[in-house]
Amino acid sequence: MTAQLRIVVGSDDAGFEYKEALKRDLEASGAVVSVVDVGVDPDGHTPYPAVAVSAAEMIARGEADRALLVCGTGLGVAIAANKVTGVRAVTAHDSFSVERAVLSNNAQVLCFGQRVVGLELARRLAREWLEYRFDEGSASAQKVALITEYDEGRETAGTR
Ligand SMILES: O=C[C@H](O)[C@H](O)COP(=O)(O)O
Repeated sequence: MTAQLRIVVGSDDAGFEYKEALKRDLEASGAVVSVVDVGVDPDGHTPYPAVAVSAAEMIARGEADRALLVCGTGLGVAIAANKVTGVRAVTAHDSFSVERAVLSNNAQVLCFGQRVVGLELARRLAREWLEYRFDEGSASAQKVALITEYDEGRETAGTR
């Protein structure tokens, strides 16, 4: 059986409604063992970088396997999450990109834009995303390792 995933969800106020809907789906999914919500709450106005970094740091600390983040476009949360060493975040609004985000890039973070994609498509993409697992023995793994090497080099050089 495929291991169940620990998921962290987050959004700014522009992504709140989708985050709530996707969280409900994740909580009901047999592919998910736990869902942590790093905000925002209904009255929350935390800017997207803070939410995205909180979620990404959970991934980096090994406290979650994946994150699903929502802002207006899905762009800002991805940019912010990618600043956390070891985290690979993508914005993807189509099925093929969601697949390749995991199978090619071993991205732990998927980002959606509430102002860009329809809710039902976002829900479907999130369901599909849960089914993919990166193959560490694949040819893609050697390419992803180059990203990790770059990250580790920056850490060693103290330039992050
Ligand atoms: O990428 C940023 C997001 O879309 C955010 O939700 C909205 O940001 P803005 O208010 O700066 O446009």
